[in-house]
Amino acid sequence: MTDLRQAAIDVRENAYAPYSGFKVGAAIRGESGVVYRGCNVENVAYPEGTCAEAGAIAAMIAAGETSFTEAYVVAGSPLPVTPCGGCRQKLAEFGKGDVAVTMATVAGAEQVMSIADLLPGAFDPSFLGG
Ligand SMILES: O=c1ccn([C@H]2C[C@H](O)[C@@H](CO)O2)c(=O)[nH]1
Ligand SMILES: [Zn+2]
Repeated sequence: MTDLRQAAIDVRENAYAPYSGFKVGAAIRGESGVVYRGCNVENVAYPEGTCAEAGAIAAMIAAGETSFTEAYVVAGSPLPVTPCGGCRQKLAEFGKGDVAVTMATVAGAEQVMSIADLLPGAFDPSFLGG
């Protein structure tokens, strides 16, 4: 098992998902090589819940890094979990170049897509120029 998959599997155990029962773990490798982890954190006020990918990105930013080279997301679903729309935009903000996102099941199935494929036509800083 790769270190990234192991990190995602491990942090998924800490997911707080009493409402959906759907635990997700995410791990990203910062450009420095350090691996950052995140899990979903739900709330009784449902829209306040946060995704595993967002948690991993927040951990990276808190540690002082701003880009990652690889991402891995794992869930207990029968098919590999695909990031929600909001997370695709978050991943696009910090993914370095054409970063691969591996989506996986606990059982071991994997699907790999680039961030560009996950979010074609992403809103990016070039639009801010007016
Ligand atoms: O890529 C995904 C998809 C879903 N979830 C979470 C959000 C919610 O807590 C639960 C069910 O949607 O799974 C993630 O963390 N990442
Ligand atoms: Zn999400």
